[in-house]
Amino acid sequence: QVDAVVYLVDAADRERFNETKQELDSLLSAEALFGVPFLVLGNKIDIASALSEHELRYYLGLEYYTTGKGNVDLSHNGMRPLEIFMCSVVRKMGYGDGFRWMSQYIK
Ligand SMILES: Nc1nc2c(ncn2[C@@H]2O[C@H](COP(=O)(O)OP(=O)(O)OP(=O)(O)O)[C@@H](O)[C@H]2O)c(=O)[nH]1
Repeated sequence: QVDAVVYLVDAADRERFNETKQELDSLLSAEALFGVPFLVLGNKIDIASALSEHELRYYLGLEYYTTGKGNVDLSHNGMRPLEIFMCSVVRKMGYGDGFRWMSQYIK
């Protein structure tokens, strides 16, 4: 049983966005993960050329699939919790908000 998926993307590696989009799409459509919350972390924002959150959302094709960062009750509309948070693992920033967001959807 999978409680949640954390998908870490290198937001500074522009050459591999197609690959990461394909991998993400295949996970999102996997039957075994139906309804499972997805936290997408856009890492390496300390690098100046890294994509912004807006750009990453666009490149990953998630514009209509992210569900909101606040305390959003999704229990009645059947949507899979999915959000993007930007972070820098080396600078120890950003991912905490993502994990806190995700924790509200883990039963
Ligand atoms: N600048 C920066 N570097 C990071 C960050 N997080 C991890 N790294 C560095 O990234 C390196 C890991 O390389 P990656 O290429 O991202 O790792 P990977 O996904 O295992 O390898 P690939 O599949 O080849 O991309 C290590 O040297 C880490 O120190 C970050 O937030 N900022």
